[in-house]
Amino acid sequence: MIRQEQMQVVNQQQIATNIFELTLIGQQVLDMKQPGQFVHLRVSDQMEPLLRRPISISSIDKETLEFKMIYRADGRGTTLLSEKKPGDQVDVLGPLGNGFPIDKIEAGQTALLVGGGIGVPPLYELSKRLVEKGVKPVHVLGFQSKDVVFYEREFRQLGETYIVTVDGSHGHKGFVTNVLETLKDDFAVYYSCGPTPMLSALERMYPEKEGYLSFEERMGCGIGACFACVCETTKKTEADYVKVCSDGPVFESGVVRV
Ligand SMILES: Cc1cc2nc3c(=O)[nH]c(=O)nc-3n(C[C@H](O)[C@H](O)[C@H](O)COP(=O)(O)OP(=O)(O)OC[C@H]3O[C@@H](n4cnc5c(N)ncnc54)[C@H](O)[C@@H]3O)c2cc1C
Ligand code: FES
Repeated sequence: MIRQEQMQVVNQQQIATNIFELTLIGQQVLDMKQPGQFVHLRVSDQMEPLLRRPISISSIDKETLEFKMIYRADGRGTTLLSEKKPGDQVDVLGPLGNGFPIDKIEAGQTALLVGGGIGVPPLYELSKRLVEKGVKPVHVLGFQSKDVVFYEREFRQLGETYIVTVDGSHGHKGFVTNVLETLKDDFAVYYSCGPTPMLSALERMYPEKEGYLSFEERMGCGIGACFACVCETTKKTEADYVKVCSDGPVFESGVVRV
């Protein structure tokens, strides 16, 4: 069920340069099902900014009714969000979208998880769920530079983890694809979230593999009503277009034209 709820800030902390981890509490957590789903946030009671901001759910705790998001404070909306303090309220519409399917992989198999920048957060809840299921995750996480790397320790606790930075200031130097070329491709399924050129490179690299990709598009309503987030499809599906907010944001590889 999708709810609009005033959720309370439990914690807000900066975890890297301009990167924040925000913990909220509320009933909506009970409806969060798949890793890779997102919430649509109103960051201010004022008229401006009017549009909600879509942010992925990065971890869920149904016992405490808390969930976390990790976001980059970049523009006006996310900067206002970063100013919220414990006890403040945030207007949250969610949970939205279809996330990563974990029923496509079995215990004992290996999953490859590839994240880029602010595409890394939803992979954390995904990896936790895969580990619970007995799947072995291999994480390849790309960032611009050392100062914006986050959750390295958390991912290492769950499985094999490779950190890549474009400028080489931490981990391997280059792009995630440079590390992927050196790894065995004995994984059963790959899952990814990050910039579209990275998703497109993965599709070219693993044409025979089953893969699930999470896309980012500018959004209006977030619930499939306004057509702001429409993407063209390929011949792999009968639909001429898909809506990232309600059909996605996660699609099987080869469905969205990249
Ligand atoms: C499904 C989904 C999940 C996302 N998850 C995360 C996440 O976990 N962490 C994170 O840091 N970011 C995430 N993003 C990107 C995030 O929504 C944008 O960074 C954010 O909306 C920018 O808002 P702003 O106020 O900083 O920028 P502004 O420049 O003030 O934004 C202006 C408008 O453009 C939209 N916009 C700007 N950049 C983007 C973008 N990259 N994607 C979509 N809309 C954009 C804004 O929503 C707003 O409507 C996600 C986007 C989508 C679609
Ligand atoms: S944001 Fe309105 S249809 Fe997707």
